[in-house]
Amino acid sequence: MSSLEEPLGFDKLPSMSTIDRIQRFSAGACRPRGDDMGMGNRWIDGRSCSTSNSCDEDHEEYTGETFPWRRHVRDVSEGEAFNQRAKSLSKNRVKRGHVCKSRNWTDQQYSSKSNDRGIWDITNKFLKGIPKFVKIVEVGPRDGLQNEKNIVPTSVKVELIRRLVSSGLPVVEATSFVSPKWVPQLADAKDVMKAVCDIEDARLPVLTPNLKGFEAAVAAGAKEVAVFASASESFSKSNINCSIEESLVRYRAVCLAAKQHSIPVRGYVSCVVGCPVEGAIPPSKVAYVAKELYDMGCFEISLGDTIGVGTPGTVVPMLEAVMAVVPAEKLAVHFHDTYGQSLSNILISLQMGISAVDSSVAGLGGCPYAKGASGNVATEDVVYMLNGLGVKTNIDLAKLMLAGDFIGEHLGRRSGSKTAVALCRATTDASKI
Ligand SMILES: CC(C)(COP(=O)([O-])OP(=O)([O-])OC[C@H]1O[C@@H](n2cnc3c(N)ncnc32)[C@H](O)[C@@H]1OP(=O)([O-])[O-])[C@@H](O)C(=O)NCCC(=O)NCCSC(=O)C[C@@](C)(O)CC(=O)[O-]
Repeated sequence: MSSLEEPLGFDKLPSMSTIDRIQRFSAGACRPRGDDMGMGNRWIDGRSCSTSNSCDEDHEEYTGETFPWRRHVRDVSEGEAFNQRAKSLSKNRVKRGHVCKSRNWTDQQYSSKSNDRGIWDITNKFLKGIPKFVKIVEVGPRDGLQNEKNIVPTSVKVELIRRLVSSGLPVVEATSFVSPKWVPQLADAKDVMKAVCDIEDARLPVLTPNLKGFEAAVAAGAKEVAVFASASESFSKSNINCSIEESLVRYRAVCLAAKQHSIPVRGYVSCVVGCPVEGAIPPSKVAYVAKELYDMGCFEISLGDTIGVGTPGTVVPMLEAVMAVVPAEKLAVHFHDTYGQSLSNILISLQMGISAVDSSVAGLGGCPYAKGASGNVATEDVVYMLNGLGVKTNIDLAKLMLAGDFIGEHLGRRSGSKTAVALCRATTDASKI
């Protein structure tokens, strides 16, 4: 790929298979169990799923997450997350005699929960592989704010994290313990972490590129970290100033130290579809790096389309290659929305058995070392889609939107979430009626 304008297609990647092969990756074939949804606890209980996608079918609903170093069960009530704004809008309309029957939000919620048997059968045919619960990993305070021109004050970052946690997000990536010369936007990592490390209701991982970062993160109170490798040699050099192999050596050292502290480590692979310098990245390279991270002890591997060039046509073969070496329930997807492909990429990933999705409130984000890449898919848009699919997230969309409003006001920018903009407009329109 010579430029971002040229989408990557099937013909550009080696040894691809067809989309109809996704059938064999149905979520039902290897769905994480309720007590192991968030992380594998691989060091603690030695549980490991085979790579053959042969786990037992499990229809239990997700109710909580266990942690390796302390048991922590989130008890979130059913509380339909569609949103309170929609409810109040609906109430307003009823009061004023303007009920629109075909768009009764509170009753139908644009979801797949229709009573019509025929429609349900058809829906089931296309959506049956999709997991019942999806864990959303919010990366806005880190991936989002690392790319802002103006440095956001520490107090605003802390308030944003608190608001995101209160919306029900189970994981909020808080900051990065990287070199302040490389990423000045997150130079206050220590202060941010110290201010939020008392938060109990969510996990707050931080990025650590080496042992120095890991030690600083632990000293500041971090209880979970993430390392970030790349499937592109060029991107590895521009992002972390070392080759892929050198980065893996560093990350092994981080994993070893983390194991001694019983600190879970998440692993990222960047440029899983394309690289701004090298163009198309072969799925085998992504699979290699993902497996290395998994083997060194990362409980989950997040696959990042750093520059947002992926489409289902390239995401499917990439996932297929990775899933041949790392179990689906240990994988997450991380899409940037440069070409507006994120939701379709997420949907196809869910159909292939992935149940963890990274996203960023208000679509904040980008990577300072990937010019031209836009923000992550907006968390609000992911939650809206999942609500529509009847997939649980335990996230309150209204509260999430308020967190998005909060950071948007601070940045002086309209939200990058289509859902937030549309629901906000609908509420404004209703108030004029
Ligand atoms: C990896 C390094 C540190 C190597 O940076 P380097 O310059 O090669 O490091 P070095 O070992 O030569 O040390 C140079 C200086 O940095 C210091 N240093 C060394 N390590 C640290 C540290 N941890 N924290 C604070 N300071 C550190 C070190 O102490 C020394 O200080 P000096 O003696 O000159 O005063 C640098 O390249 C770096 O910080 N890179 C970070 C890049 C980054 O954060 N990129 C964005 C995140 S990745 C991403 O967004 C992709 C992802 C994850 O979202 C997935 C996706 O979207 O696909």
